[in-house]
Amino acid sequence: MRVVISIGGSVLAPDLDPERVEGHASVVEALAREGCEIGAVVGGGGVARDYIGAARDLGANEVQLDQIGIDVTRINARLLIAALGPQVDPKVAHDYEDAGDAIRRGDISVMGGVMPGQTTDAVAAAFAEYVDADLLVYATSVDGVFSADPKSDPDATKFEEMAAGELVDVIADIEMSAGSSAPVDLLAAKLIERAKMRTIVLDGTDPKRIEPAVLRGEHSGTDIIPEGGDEPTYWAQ
Ligand SMILES: Nc1ncnc2c1ncn2[C@@H]1O[C@H](COP(=O)(O)OP(=O)(O)OP(=O)(O)O)[C@@H](O)[C@H]1O
Ligand SMILES: O=c1ccn([C@@H]2O[C@H](COP(=O)(O)O)[C@@H](O)[C@H]2O)c(=O)[nH]1
Repeated sequence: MRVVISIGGSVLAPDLDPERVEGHASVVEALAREGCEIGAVVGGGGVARDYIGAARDLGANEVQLDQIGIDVTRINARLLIAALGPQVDPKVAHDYEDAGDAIRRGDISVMGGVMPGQTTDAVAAAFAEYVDADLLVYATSVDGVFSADPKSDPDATKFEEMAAGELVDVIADIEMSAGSSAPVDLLAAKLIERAKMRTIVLDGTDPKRIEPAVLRGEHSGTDIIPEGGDEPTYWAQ
């Protein structure tokens, strides 16, 4: 089974805690031991937002702000690489071909951002499509996709499952400026829809939640059901 895991920066590195990063690396390694081929994409989190906020006050434009965000995602990717064992490609992959080559060699490949105008959510979706992944997992700071932002709307309800087209509709109005927050960004949602990619959005603050989701489909987040895609198959069955 080939799986791409998107690890939000707010989940991997809300602060610089080596034990937390080690926890995420352990889950990735455990999945690799189960025989999964893994691509990981790491976000920028609060540190990226702090830099973006400061540079915005200094007058940087949105593309310059995105470039700052990309730099932070790549630093976070280096943190994850530092915690992974010898099976990881030590380079942060800057494009899908390099990342795909590493996976085909049997390495775990880690990416951060690649280009302005999107977030690492879109990187993960494109990476998953490029390597024909069986599953794409978003380990984010919220336990799934809600009808509205649960941080600002107490009446927001969680989708246990939804079609990729519904995901596009729910997040269409979320702003796309550098450093914005969304469980999955709009471009990622469109790529998931196009690729008919089986996708899970879950709370990754405890990385142990990722392993049962990948191996057995057990999680409390949101399943994005591909329209016209294959039935899900689980590695452990
Ligand atoms: N409809 C929605 N459903 C769920 N979460 C939403 C929704 N709309 C906005 N959000 C916000 O999206 C946030 C999740 O994305 P966020 O970008 O903060 O974290 P991440 O995925 O860990 O990535 P990173 O921190 O690297 O940007 C949540 O904190 C939540 O407040
Ligand atoms: O391909 C990419 C990835 C990221 N960015 C910019 O970085 C920040 C932080 O990334 P997150 O995935 O949200 O953690 C993002 O808001 C963008 O501003 C990018 O431009 N391109």
